[in-house]
Amino acid sequence: MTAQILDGKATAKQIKQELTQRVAALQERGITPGLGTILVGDDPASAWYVRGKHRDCAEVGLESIRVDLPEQTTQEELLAKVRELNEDPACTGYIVQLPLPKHIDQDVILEAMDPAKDADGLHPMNLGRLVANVNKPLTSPAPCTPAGCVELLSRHGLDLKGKHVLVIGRGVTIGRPVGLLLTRRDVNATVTLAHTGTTNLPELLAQADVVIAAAGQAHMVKADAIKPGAILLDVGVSRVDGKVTGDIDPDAAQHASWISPNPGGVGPMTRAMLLANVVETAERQAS
Ligand SMILES: Nc1nc2c(c(=O)[nH]1)N[C@@H](CN(C=O)c1ccc(C(=O)N[C@@H](CCC(=O)O)C(=O)O)cc1)CN2
Repeated sequence: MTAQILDGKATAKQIKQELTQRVAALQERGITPGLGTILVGDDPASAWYVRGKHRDCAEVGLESIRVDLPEQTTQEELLAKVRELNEDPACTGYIVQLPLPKHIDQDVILEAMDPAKDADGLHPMNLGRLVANVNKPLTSPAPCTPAGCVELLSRHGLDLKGKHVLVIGRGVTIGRPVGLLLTRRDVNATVTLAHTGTTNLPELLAQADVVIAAAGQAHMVKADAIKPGAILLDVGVSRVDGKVTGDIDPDAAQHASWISPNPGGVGPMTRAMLLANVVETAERQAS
């Protein structure tokens, strides 16, 4: 068996084409949505992601506002920028690029954002809405990587109803919220959330219909560990000899039915879902 590819690059391209039309429709009504980014420090990967977000905005017709701050920025200085974007009418939504330098408390920053402008869906109010709302369509932004996983699967015609999904990793940007999205009634999957304290990972991997690996441990999911025919989403990122390396050993493709490559899978979907969150916010405000 060789797995079919969950092509994040092609799917993101299609989503961006759809968003371009929705942005044009907003512009016809005199509304030009704008995404803001705040980057603190000079981590090369973060800088690359932020540049990509601004390129994506230009591609679909969104305005963008870029705030780059030095590594030694204090928490108070960062909070002042957050408040500025909260008040800026040109900014429909914005993100604070993560991770932040160690001397800044990420939770304090995320909580200071206006939840109505939280383009990443990481404000506690928006995460809370995700917890509370199981049945109705979501009217608040969902975190981009988890939303990208769900969209990538559904746009490849994969129905997770009744499937056992094993999520590996309990981070607040991916592991925890992806479980909330997958257990909403419109997806109806059964989710197990594994983490570093899990003692029976081999047993769980052998049972799972779908594996979402978001641990950030290079090639930790081996070919012989998975259930034959499983669907594999490779989300974790490590850099091995300077190369982006996922959590899933590429040999696992021989035993899986579908696999998302890394790079080229969930990463491009994360970018597309950020744009979608901004467009949806603008559409909600306009209605
Ligand atoms: N505020 C946020 N910070 C971070 C998030 C996030 O969603 N919001 N996620 C990641 C970084 N990230 C976006 O910010 C991101 C990561 C990866 C990709 C991507 O397209 N990756 C490429 C490969 C890139 C490479 O070669 O280095 C791929 O998978 O094909 C996009 C966005 C952490 N921080």
